[in-house]
Amino acid sequence: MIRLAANLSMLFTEHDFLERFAAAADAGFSGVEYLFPYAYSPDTLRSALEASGLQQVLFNLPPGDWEAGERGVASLPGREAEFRDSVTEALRYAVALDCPRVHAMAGLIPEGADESTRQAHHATYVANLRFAAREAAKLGREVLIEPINTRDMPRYFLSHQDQAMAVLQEVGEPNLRLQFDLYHCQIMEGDLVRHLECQFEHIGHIQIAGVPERHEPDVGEVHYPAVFERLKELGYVDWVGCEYRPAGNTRAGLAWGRPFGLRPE
Ligand SMILES: O=C(O)C(=O)CO
Repeated sequence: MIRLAANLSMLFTEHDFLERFAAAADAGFSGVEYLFPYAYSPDTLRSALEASGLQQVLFNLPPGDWEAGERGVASLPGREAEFRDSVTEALRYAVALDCPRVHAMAGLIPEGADESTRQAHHATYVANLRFAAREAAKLGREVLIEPINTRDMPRYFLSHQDQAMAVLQEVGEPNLRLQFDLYHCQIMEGDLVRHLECQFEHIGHIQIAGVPERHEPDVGEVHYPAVFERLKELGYVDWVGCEYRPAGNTRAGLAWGRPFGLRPE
């Protein structure tokens, strides 16, 4: 069955981070994801997971200098050593938190990049992802890549589904899989159900949000009941990450998730 994970980087932000685990469990979520665990020790996070009875389902590799605007280093020529270190650190946390998969953010392409620059980013990306997947495979983990819309993240290197599928094929490692964020796909391409059908065997994780405001899934232009129905027909039995900014009261905004076990007040 489809299980919902609360994205603690966006949900329950009225609480300090470590209190969000209990809030998510109280609301009926059975897993959590968030951007980065690195501000806390693995032991601290494992205690929060155990106390709340939640599973850790995803987090990101260290992204470079996030505050300075960097959004990952996986495709950045010259940052290969940093990327390899980020893989080691992320896998250390993944093992400690029993987290099955980690997301390698691609990074930004320079303003006005020419074709040779794009090719250099692509070659770096493929080589880095192959390394990451092989290291992760030694520990029974998956590495994910996610096309991200360029309205929210201008110049993000991976922005379309066909680009992601070409990278997955070129890297050729079975544990390198797709993080399919329906919010991003709707903004960039639409045609959600057909993309789900065509790419289904490569999907390692799904994320949802309303479009265009990135609020609750039932706020906006995407009719998620139809998407979930198709996912069930396709046999999707993994996690769906709820990566959205609540429009109002977090708990009241959970009514959409009642069919999946969420407990709105
Ligand atoms: O920005 C997003 O949608 C992400 O999932 C980053 O990991």
